Formats: sequence, structure tokens, C-alpha cells
Amino acid sequence: MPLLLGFPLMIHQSENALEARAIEASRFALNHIETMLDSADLAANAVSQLSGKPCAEAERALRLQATSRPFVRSVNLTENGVIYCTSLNGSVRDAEEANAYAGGRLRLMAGNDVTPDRAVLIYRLPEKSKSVLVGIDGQHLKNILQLVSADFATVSLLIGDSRMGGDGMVSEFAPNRHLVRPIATSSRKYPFTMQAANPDGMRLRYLMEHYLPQLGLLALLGTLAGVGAYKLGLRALSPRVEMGRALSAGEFVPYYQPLVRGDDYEWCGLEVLMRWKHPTDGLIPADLFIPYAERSGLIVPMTEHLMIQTCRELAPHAKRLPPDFHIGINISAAHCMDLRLIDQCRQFLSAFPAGSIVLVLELTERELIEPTDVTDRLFAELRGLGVKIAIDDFGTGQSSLAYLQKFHIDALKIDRSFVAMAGSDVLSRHILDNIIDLANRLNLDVVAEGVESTQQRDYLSERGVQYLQGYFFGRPMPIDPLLQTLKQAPPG
Ligand SMILES: Nc1nc2c(ncn2[C@@H]2O[C@H](COP(=O)(O)O[C@H]3[C@@H](O)[C@H](n4cnc5c(=O)[nH]c(N)nc54)O[C@@H]3COP(=O)(O)O)[C@@H](O)[C@H]2O)c(=O)[nH]1
Repeated sequence: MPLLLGFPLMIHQSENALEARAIEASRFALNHIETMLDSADLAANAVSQLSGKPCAEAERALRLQATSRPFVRSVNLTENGVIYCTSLNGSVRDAEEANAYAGGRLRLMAGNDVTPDRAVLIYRLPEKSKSVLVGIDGQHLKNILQLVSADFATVSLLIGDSRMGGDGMVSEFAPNRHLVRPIATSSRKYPFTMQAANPDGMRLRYLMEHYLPQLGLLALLGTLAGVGAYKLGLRALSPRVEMGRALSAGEFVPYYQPLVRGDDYEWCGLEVLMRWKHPTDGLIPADLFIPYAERSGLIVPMTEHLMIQTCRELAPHAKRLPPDFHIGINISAAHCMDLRLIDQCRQFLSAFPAGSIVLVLELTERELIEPTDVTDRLFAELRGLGVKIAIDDFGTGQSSLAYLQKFHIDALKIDRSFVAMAGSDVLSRHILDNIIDLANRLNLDVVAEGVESTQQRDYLSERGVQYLQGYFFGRPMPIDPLLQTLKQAPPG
């Protein structure tokens, strides 16, 4: 009798759990592919005014976008259906094939002339008879599809008639009758769809892997085993399992991006940025796994581990760091609800000679931090330890201003999208100036992120921005190159 009652329940639970995994996996992949396309869109917009101009005039700007934008591999210009200027080869004459783009904007190719065996996703920004084509390396898509396809669900990217799966191969899309109840989720921003499904036979495999012991228990313990089966049915989703494994294996490592002072351009601190050193996929950028780590709650132990590693790597060199050296650590909302952060900061500070460093916690806006008794106590005790609080990516989320009212904030980090405006039109500069002005009036320090040019550096320091960070001064790097970098004068 318990078997008769429990078995259908297990089948039902398995189906639900598998479907939930498939949905979660495809949403995760969709968000990340949108992030990649946002980056391509920024690159395309940055050069769109050059469309139609002679290649010799545009070439350098194309190359700059191709080398500095995350995920971007190439940037090309077209006019009247002809690709006439590329970041790789300069002047060329190739057909644009505008009709091959889904919605006129996206094309997934198995390869191109430069890398015939490596997929490429092309983002197209059309304007009248001209367009900008931005290529995204298929390896990034493969990484993300592999990450979410591991274990159970099969997740594919569909663009027009093309499909890419976790093996990174691009093929013509055809419905697969071996997939059980495929779920399609379309992007609202770009013309692509994620399809996630569980292959045929997966339900049986899942049942055998997760419920076999329960079958025995059912016979013995009846309905008690059904409850156990239900609990197992809610087990973590596969990306979480993979990230949990990576955490135990010490694959999340610190990279360090140095900062300079805005007045004399001397080194004055760094931001710690997490990277995933994956055993097969290489170095995975933070954008691809941090949002998932935040949603799954794993970000808290990951950050704790990062702080310990940072201490281990930096503290032995404390005496050689410039005085009052600022060390910025990104802290997610979940960590702000956890009073253990106080001890973690205390231990971090105690690894360095007293007063030699300033620990800055950078609050991200991806998830809202609400003031509670716990956050009040946490921030008060952190202040007592001398820990500073900064709002990261200021101006990009809806909560920036609310944070200023609700918490005692020491600094604002201006998001790099605003810093990029320093050299652009008057209205954009006005927004940047207003943020700096607001910070000055509230007596807050300002850190400008994403400084990439002398022009941006000069603009910001003329306006009294205290700290500057960006590729112009140094990219995020491991400890050894960082120590070498700090020995030399900053570039520029
Ligand atoms: N909760 C945590 N979040 C973290 C942690 N480590 C990183 N992150 C967050 O992930 C997002 C992406 O970070 P990353 O890929 O490391 O990108 C950083 C820099 O590499 C990049 N950057 C810096 N200078 C430039 C530049 O001149 N041009 C350019 N195109 N990019 C540049 O910006 C990112 C700086 O991030 P931040 O200052 O934090 O905003 C990012 O949101 C991270 O916060 C972690 O340990 N925990």
C-alpha cells in the first residue's frame, strides 16, 4: 500500500523537480546571454557614428572596442550591404547578408573565415543603409550552455534557424522528439530563445538516482519514505551543485584591480574581484556566475573564502603597500543579513599591521538590502571596526538614492557607464557632473570606475573625484603581477 501511494508521488515529484531545473537553467543562461549582448550593444553604439566613414578613420576605434569590451571579439562596419571595415583586417569587401539575421539583429554562425571551427554570435545594429556588426566569441556561449546543461537538463540557444547546445556546435534547428516537454523562454530584449528540456529516459534515471533508497524505505516505513522522497525531490539545481563543488575545490580565486588617487595619480588601493578558475573551461568572468551565486545563497561562503585568500596573499606584503591602502570587497545583500560578517572583517583587519589598510565593503545593487535590526547592528559594529561602506555601480539601480538615506555610507562608486560619458555629449556629461556634485554635497568620497582614457582621467580629476579605477591604470590581475604593478608608477 505505501508503495502504491508513494510511487506515483515520486514520479510526480521527479517530473516537477526536472521541470523546475530546466526552467531555472534556461533563465540563468538567458540572463547571461543578454549580458553578453548588452556588451555588444555598447560596443556597437560606441562606434555607430563612424559607419560610412573611411576605414582608415574608423579602424582604431573598432579595434579598441574589440579588445576592451567584455565578450566582444570583432567589430565591423557595413554600408549598402557590404562589410567594408573590420577590427581585424581593416579595409575589406564582404557581403553583409542582412537577411540572415533573426529580427535583423542576431546571427549564430558555426564559424567564420578567421575561426572556421569556432562558433560566433553576431549582433547587428542597423541604421538606414549602414550597420555595425559585433561578433561575440562562441566559447562564452558554450561555457554558459555547458554550465547549465551539466547533469540533467539540456539547454540550447535558438536564433532564427540555428541552434547551439552545450557542445558548442551550431546546427540547423529541428524539433527533437527525444526531448520531454521542452520549455522555451524568449528574451524580451533580443531575438533569441532558450530551450530547456530533459532528454527521454531522464525521468527514470532521475528516479533511480534519487529515489531508489526510498523505494526500500517505502516498503519498510510507508509514508515516512514519501516525505523523504519529497525532500530529495527539492534537492539543489545542478549549477548550484557544480558551484558547490568548485567552492570546495578552491576554484574561486581573487583578482586585484588597482586604484589611484585622483589628485596625484599614485596607487592607493585595489578592488578584489572574484574569478572562477574552472578545471576545463579556464577562467570564468564574475558576470557569468556571481548572479547565480547570489540567487543560490552560495555567495556568502564564496565571499568569506575570498576574504581569507586575499588576506593570505596580501598580508605578507603589507609593509610594501602604500599607506592607508584601500582594499575593496564586494558584498551581496545576503551577506548584509549575516552578523558573522563582523568577525570576518575583524579577522581580515587583524591579518594586517594596525592602521596599514582601510577595508571597504562595496554594496552591490543587484539585490535590495533592506534596513532591519540586523543590518543596523551590523553596520554600526563595522563602523566601530573602521570598515568603510561604499555603494557600488552608483546610479544604475533603483536603490542608489534609497541606500544613501537608509544607511551610513562613506563613498560612492560611479558606474563605468557614466564614466564613459565623460567624453561624450553635453547631456550625458551633465548626469556625471550631477552625481559628483551630489557626492560632494553629502561629503562622500567618490570612486570613478571604468576609466579607460586620459580624457576621462583628466575630466574626473578636474572635478575633484578622489579615486580612479579602470583599465587605463590596470586590469584585474592575480597577486604576482599586482605586486609588480604596485612597484612601478601608474601609467599616464
Ligand atoms: N558579490 C560579489 N560580486 C563580485 C565579486 N567579484 C566581482 N563581482 C561583480 O561581478 C561583476 C563583474 O565583475 P568583473 O567581471 O570583475 O568586472 C569588473 C572589472 O573587471 C570591470 N572593469 C574595471 N575597470 C574597467 C574598465 O576600465 N573598463 C571595463 N569595460 N570594465 C572595467 O568592472 C567590474 C568592476 O566591478 P565593480 O567595481 O564591482 O562594479 C561586477 O558587478 C562585480 O561587482 C565578488 O567577489 N563578490
